[in-house]
Amino acid sequence: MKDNLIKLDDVSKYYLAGKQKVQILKHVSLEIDKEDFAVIMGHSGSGKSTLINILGFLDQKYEGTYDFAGKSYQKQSDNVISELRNRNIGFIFQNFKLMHNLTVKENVEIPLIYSNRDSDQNLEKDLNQLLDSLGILDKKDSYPSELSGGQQQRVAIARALINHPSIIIADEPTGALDSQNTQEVMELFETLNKTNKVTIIMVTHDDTFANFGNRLFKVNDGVLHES
Ligand SMILES: Nc1ncnc2c1ncn2[C@@H]1O[C@H](COP(=O)(O)OP(=O)(O)OP(=O)(O)O)[C@@H](O)[C@H]1O
Repeated sequence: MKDNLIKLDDVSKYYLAGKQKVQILKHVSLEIDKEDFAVIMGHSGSGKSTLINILGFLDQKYEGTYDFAGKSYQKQSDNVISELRNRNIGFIFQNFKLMHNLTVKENVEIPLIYSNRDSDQNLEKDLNQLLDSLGILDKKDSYPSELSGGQQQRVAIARALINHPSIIIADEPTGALDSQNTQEVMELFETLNKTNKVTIIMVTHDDTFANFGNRLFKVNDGVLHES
């Protein structure tokens, strides 16, 4: 039986351009099940980031309903939403979004603020294992500016995985990478999805990955279609 994780029903999103209300997402309905690997494609400005910001609880201002694991969080406080987001969702962005004044280790530890693992004896071991599996253990005390793009993205991936999220939301994760690193990141996503049963939602412009997942969505001028 399919296990539903995400259910958007008739979601619309507006932005104000001056005094004018512009509709960015138009009546989007979408269901994503646990263990799905969903690829979202669409032209620049079509509304992909707007959509994943809603899916990732980064944006709560929309019309329509969003149920996560069978529950609506639309009326919950910011604290509850932050905790839900930090426990369940790992974000990966095209430009990595690392903190440049923090070391690799410190960057990866950022999401732990919400996880009450400060006194966890296994934390250091977990962190080392994660960095080792991503091939960046020797960079633990380096700063992002001392790393290549591929290594920086691996730090961002480690940061996304440290809390063992049920979902990875990745916005153009390979957009700034060369072909070798792109290949490696995609293989890692495949393993996370197939072996670790992590749900993946990935926005990409790269046609090569259109059929990489089991679900393919296209956003066209704010309208979502499944292909
Ligand atoms: N904060 C904002 N205020 C007003 N308009 C916005 C805001 N954020 C996005 N938009 C507009 O919403 C539309 C969709 O933007 P969005 O970033 O979701 O597109 P996208 O499909 O992710 O594009 P890209 O592939 O270039 O990242 C664009 O026309 C954009 O200008």
